[in-house]
Amino acid sequence: MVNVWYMDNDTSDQRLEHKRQPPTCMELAELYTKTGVEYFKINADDYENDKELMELRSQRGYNFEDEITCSEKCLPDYANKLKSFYAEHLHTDEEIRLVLEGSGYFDVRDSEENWLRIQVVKGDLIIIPAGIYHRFTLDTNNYIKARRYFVGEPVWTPHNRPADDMDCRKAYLERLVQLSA
Ligand SMILES: CSCCC(=O)/C(O)=C/O
Ligand SMILES: [Fe+2]
Repeated sequence: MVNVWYMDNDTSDQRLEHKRQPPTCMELAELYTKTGVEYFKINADDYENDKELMELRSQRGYNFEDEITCSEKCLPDYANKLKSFYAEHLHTDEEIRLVLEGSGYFDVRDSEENWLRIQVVKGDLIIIPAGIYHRFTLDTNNYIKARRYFVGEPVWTPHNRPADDMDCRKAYLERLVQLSA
């Protein structure tokens, strides 16, 4: 099961857990109503035949997919890429990632500007909504391999905060009001 917790304010190494003391964890149902982030468990060893993934792909129209490996060896321009992943940003489209190997953290803002840290490991499929401020970091294992899904021609562009005037941001905030009602 995926683990989610509120982060502390410590600015040391981003790859550490950064749990508050005492830890404040969150259930997936609450993560959804508070942020719109969705989570699915997939059989990463046979993802092409995973029923849940097949359904997601057809229901949501994911017609593009590729793979990204984040490690010093495999990711071109590694240091700069990791820096840009960890800068607070949003996208005009959902960010859909299925972890095949390794692990990492997706951090998302809740409506009160707190950081929620979502630990992802093999078999975790996470959908980060368009318009939510978020960031990604490797953990101390320094390795993750993930599949990326997209509807249509992929747009990976991160829009760094502040991006409050963007339509996708406004739409996200409106959706959040409905989700938490
Ligand atoms: C594990 S995928 C790497 C992170 C990424 O693709 C992204 O867009 C972060 O916001
Ligand atoms: Fe992103």
